Amino acid sequence: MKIKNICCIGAGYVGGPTMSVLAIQNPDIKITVVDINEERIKAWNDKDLNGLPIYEPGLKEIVQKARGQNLFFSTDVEKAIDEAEMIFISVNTPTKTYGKGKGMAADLKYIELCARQIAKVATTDKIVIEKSTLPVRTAQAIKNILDNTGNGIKFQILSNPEFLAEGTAVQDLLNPDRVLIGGEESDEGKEAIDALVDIYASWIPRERILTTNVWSSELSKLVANAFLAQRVSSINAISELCEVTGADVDEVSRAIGMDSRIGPKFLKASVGFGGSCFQKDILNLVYIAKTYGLNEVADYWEQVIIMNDHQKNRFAENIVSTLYNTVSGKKITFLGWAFKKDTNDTRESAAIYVADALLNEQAEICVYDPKVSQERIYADLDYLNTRSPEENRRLVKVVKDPYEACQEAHAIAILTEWDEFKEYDWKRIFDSVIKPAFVFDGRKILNKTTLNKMGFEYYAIGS
Ligand SMILES: NC(=O)c1ccc[n+]([C@@H]2O[C@H](COP(=O)([O-])OP(=O)(O)OC[C@H]3O[C@@H](n4cnc5c(N)ncnc54)[C@H](O)[C@@H]3O)[C@@H](O)[C@H]2O)c1
Ligand SMILES: O=c1ccn([C@@H]2O[C@H](COP(=O)(O)OP(=O)(O)O[C@H]3O[C@H](CO)[C@@H](O)[C@H](O)[C@H]3O)[C@@H](O)[C@H]2O)c(=O)[nH]1
Repeated sequence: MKIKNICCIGAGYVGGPTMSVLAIQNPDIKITVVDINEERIKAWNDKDLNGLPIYEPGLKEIVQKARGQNLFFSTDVEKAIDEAEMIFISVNTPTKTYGKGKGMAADLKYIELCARQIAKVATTDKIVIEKSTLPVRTAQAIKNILDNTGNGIKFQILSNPEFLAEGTAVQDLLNPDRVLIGGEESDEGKEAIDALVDIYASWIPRERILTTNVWSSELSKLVANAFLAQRVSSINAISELCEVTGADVDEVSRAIGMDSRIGPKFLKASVGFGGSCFQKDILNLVYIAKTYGLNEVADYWEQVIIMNDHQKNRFAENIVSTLYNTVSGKKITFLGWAFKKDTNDTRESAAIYVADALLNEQAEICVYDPKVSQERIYADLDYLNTRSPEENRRLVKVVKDPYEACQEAHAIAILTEWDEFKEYDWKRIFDSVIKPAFVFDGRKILNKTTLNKMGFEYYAIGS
């Protein structure tokens, strides 16, 4: 089966970049990315491309090449569904904030809405693809909705989870470790799998395209994120031990990472992992295990989150205790707000929680981040509901110049590992801050010896 027309529902961090790369690699396929968020679609259609809704290195160039050729962004969801032979569902699946499973389970209301809309609109057979991260066995629910329309249309459901990481999305999409496709074991299922394999095979070697049953594919996505986050929590647990014993966590990471069975990646100690996926997906895994009565399995994975919360808290506590047990009325400068470098995404960023803890101690925070807007920072703090929006705006200032941000600061905290932070004129910063000059490096990116020589009191996670 040769696919000519694809629709992707959800023009977010996954839908946008994924479909852009799919489009440049498959110029013969028309791809329409749709969203109910008009502002987002308008931004994807921004003429000079500087207003694209997400920042990813290399994305602008790809959108420029494909948009208007075979890649389109639109709010006309129904038309795009009707025209497509293949529909990717790439909508958000956040943690539930209400009812059964509140704070743990994935909220599938957007997924169900998509399924119902496809069922309502479709007039021809479709392959429906789960691109969003979903609890294992969600395909069954989607199938039930689609198969009960009574209009005789046939649907095949595939699971094709996305493994891109933000900040490297384009590279990850162009050169993925693997692509995972789960489908039904029937003839129709195999035909649908083959159709999707063909699309990826236009740029990815076949041996990296893995096909499994639907449940393995759905579960593997949650498990991959759980394993990755577990490594970060493991090294973060060790970072605390390093701080009290005189060991250095980077040296420990290097020493263990050279064991080929352990491997060197994802062993960088930090102020805690953030991002929209790790916490949400582990909580989801924990919830699923609990649902099946597997309490030991649930407890085991929950510890990854507990450790991560501890890491954020202790970073904030260390700032307070080092600044003579009070930060009340003191200016603390945050370098970085994004959850990692090279992205403007701040979802679940450690910076939000560290800021909240310091604001509870009446600190005054000044933030500089090269890609995150002032509105985003205030929205993140307001969302916590810890204090009034007016109070957040009174206590937190956002500036566009790092040197201005650091001026007259009682302490500087590094929350994101942006490369530019390493290049700053730290002597100039030293001269402009209140003494003693404290730096709390939550990413361990600066050189302790150099900073000490300048006169800074430098504290880094894990040393
Ligand atoms: N962000 C990542 O790096 C990443 C990586 C891999 C997988 N995932 C998973 O992919 C999914 C999407 O994540 P995201 O970060 O792109 O989310 P996002 O919030 O950036 O984008 C989702 C988009 O879907 C739209 N939407 C919701 N319901 C809709 C509907 N009924 N019709 C049309 N549009 C609708 C929203 O308006 C939003 O723009 C999630 O399940 C996530 O776990 C995310
Ligand atoms: O050694 C490390 C590696 C990462 N992190 C932190 O962990 C978080 C997540 O980083 P990363 O995984 O690189 O970014 P994400 O965009 O969240 O990507 C993860 O989540 C995506 C969404 O499911 C998956 O697709 C990706 O494969 C998976 O890496 C960030 O706060 C990082 O700073 C560390 O602290 N130390």
